[in-house]
Amino acid sequence: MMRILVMTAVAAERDAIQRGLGQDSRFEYALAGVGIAAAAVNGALKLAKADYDLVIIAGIAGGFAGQAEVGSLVIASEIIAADLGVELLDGFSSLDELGFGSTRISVASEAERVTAALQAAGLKAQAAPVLTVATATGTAATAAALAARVPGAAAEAMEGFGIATAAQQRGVPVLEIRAISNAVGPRDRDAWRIGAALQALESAGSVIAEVL
Ligand SMILES: O=C(O)c1cccc(C(=O)CC[C@H]2O[C@@H](n3cnc4c(=O)[nH]cnc43)[C@H](O)[C@@H]2O)c1
Repeated sequence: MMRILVMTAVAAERDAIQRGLGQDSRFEYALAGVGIAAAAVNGALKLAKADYDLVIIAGIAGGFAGQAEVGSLVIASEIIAADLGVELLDGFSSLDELGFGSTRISVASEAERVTAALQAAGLKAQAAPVLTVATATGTAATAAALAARVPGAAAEAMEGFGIATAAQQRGVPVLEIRAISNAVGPRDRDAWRIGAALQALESAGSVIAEVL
């Protein structure tokens, strides 16, 4: 039997995906906390305690304009630490470009099958790069800079790369599934549709339980 670790930043996200996945003993749950540092540490601690076959990072996220609308789902085709590098007077240089490592982590082969199953179930879902940022975007300028830095990026959140780094170091494949609660850009907390995003996450869970 597969042993699958599902990590979310907060309890509301865990509860939503757990409702969808249902009573299925293949899935175990852990909270990552908010942000890349907490997520990396909590991911590493959890992964050191047991052997998992797969890690699913799940939660809500910001969606890039024209790429992912509120209430839709983004399945990471790649998990990218989009602000890990140095700011330059005329741009940004990533850790990769500096020769200090990689800011990109590949996802499990199941990503394509999961995306297809979500679409077949009638959910609005797509596979695209998901960015991990240390600071949630709050201006149109930053949103545009990130979109230009990673063409095709559909979502940004704050934990994926941390958990994925811990998983990668233990050789465990990862999936990241994000439900869009808000647009990436000028901060407007009143416009966040957390309920719709959590509902999408729950719906995704019931499909994922069938397809994995
Ligand atoms: O207030 C609530 O009820 C509630 C329920 C579930 C989750 C939250 C969060 O605030 C989770 C924070 C979490 O969300 C990700 N996120 C969402 N939108 C963005 C964004 O535009 N940019 C970056 N991250 C975003 C992120 O992963 C945070 O950890 C509240």
